[in-house]
Amino acid sequence: MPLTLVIDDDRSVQHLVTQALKPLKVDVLSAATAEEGLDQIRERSPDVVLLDIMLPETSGLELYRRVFDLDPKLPVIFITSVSSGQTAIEAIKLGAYDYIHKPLDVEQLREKVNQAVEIRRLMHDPVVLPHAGTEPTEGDLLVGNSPQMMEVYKAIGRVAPQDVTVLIRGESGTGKELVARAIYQHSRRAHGPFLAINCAAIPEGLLESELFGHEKGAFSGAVTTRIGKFEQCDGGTIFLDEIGDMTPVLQSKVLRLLQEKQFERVGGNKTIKVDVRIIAATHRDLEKMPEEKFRSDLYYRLNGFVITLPPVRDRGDDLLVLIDHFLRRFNRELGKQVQGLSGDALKRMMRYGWPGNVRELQSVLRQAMLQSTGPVLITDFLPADVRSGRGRDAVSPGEGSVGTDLDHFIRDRLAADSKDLYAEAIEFLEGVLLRRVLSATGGNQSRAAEILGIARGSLRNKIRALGITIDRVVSGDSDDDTD
Ligand SMILES: Nc1ncnc2c1ncn2[C@@H]1O[C@H](COP(=O)(O)OP(=O)(O)OP(=O)(O)O)[C@@H](O)[C@H]1O
Repeated sequence: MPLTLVIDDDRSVQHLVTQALKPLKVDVLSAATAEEGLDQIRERSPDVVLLDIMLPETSGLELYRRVFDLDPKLPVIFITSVSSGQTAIEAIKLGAYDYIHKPLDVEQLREKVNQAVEIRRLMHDPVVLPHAGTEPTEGDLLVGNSPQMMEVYKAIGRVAPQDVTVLIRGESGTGKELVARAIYQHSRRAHGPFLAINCAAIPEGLLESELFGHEKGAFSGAVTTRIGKFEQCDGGTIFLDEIGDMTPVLQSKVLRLLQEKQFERVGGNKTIKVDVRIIAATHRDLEKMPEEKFRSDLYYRLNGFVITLPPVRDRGDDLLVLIDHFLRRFNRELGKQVQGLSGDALKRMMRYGWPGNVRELQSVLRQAMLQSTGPVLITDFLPADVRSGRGRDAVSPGEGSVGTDLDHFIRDRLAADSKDLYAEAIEFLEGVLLRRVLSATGGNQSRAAEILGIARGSLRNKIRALGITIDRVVSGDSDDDTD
């Protein structure tokens, strides 16, 4: 479980953070002084640090420099007061991950810690390219031996050390983020920061300021200056996921950054120079998008080095290799001893179209293994559309009964002697809820987030974590209804 360290001399803040982070799957450690905090970092290697900017006897910035020396890839979120805003800006310029004002807003705290945990994972967990017979003990292995995947590995090896922009293309769940991390980790910038921005998950009006920052007073609500991700990531690598969802105005700003390595903050006239490598990704056919949706000059600029990830249905026997890999991984993670799939289950999986690609495969196998009690996964444990081989059809709202399904699920997990049933059942229910709501909104994530009463970013994270494929919860193949 990820570990968060809070360094604050105020016990009530320590307590508040511990309570606030309880619902997240995050452990919390506390330290009241700088020295105690540094000891905890050395001994416990936390994944995220929350650091009071006004510690007695040490300045927060000074302590940040010492934390950075110990672990330059440790995301630090400063806890600040409005009066220490300028120091927070300095901290971000030095590379701190983010800051949060006192009094702490619990929802905001959870969101920032969640994002920091994710960024820690992206920077820290190695992505291993396949070498015959080796299975990494930590991190993620890129699996597959098909000729298409061999080309992908070769392309990663070729482009990683060159400091050029890369465009990664492929359907949802094909491994674009994994490839972006592999490029970063094998590049000369591997010791610098890596930040990932999902352009589709951030409301249009906020994305510009998220990426480029803004000056105080630039628009109503801009009460302080904000440092954007490009400035924060100076010397590092930025992953712009779903770049096809960016507005043309923003596209022109990114194009200028690529050409001239400079930009202005929103509402500012000072030109800021940065040295950032951009890795972009999209599931869209950028070349088929009209000019008013995607600028052709940016497309040609991005098109210099392209890596295309094939859909799982075109990878031939890689499906078997992926199944074998995930069976072994989930056996380890879930304490199971599943040896394989029944002939019929395998046949249906081979026939299925896997519109959600590797992420969907992973999710289907995990759910099936959670339900299984014996050494062989049988067809009954597969979801209805894999069993029927439908692939892209809608989940009919009338299909099955949540109550009965949950009941079966609980019964199976009790029989399997689960030690984590609370979390497993919540995950199961979340999956049902999200699928139903997304189906009702025709795949519109903004609308779904509104109905659910959660932030769009959280919804997006949950969709990813649960392996939900929008194409599958709405009828038809259209891209446009996915927001
Ligand atoms: N070749 C592979 N070998 C092993 N695991 C893989 C492979 N490709 C993808 N995965 C796993 O599948 C999941 C989805 O991958 P990833 O998030 O990189 O896809 P993506 O193309 O970025 O998806 P999206 O477009 O929806 O953001 C991740 O858990 C990733 O680790």
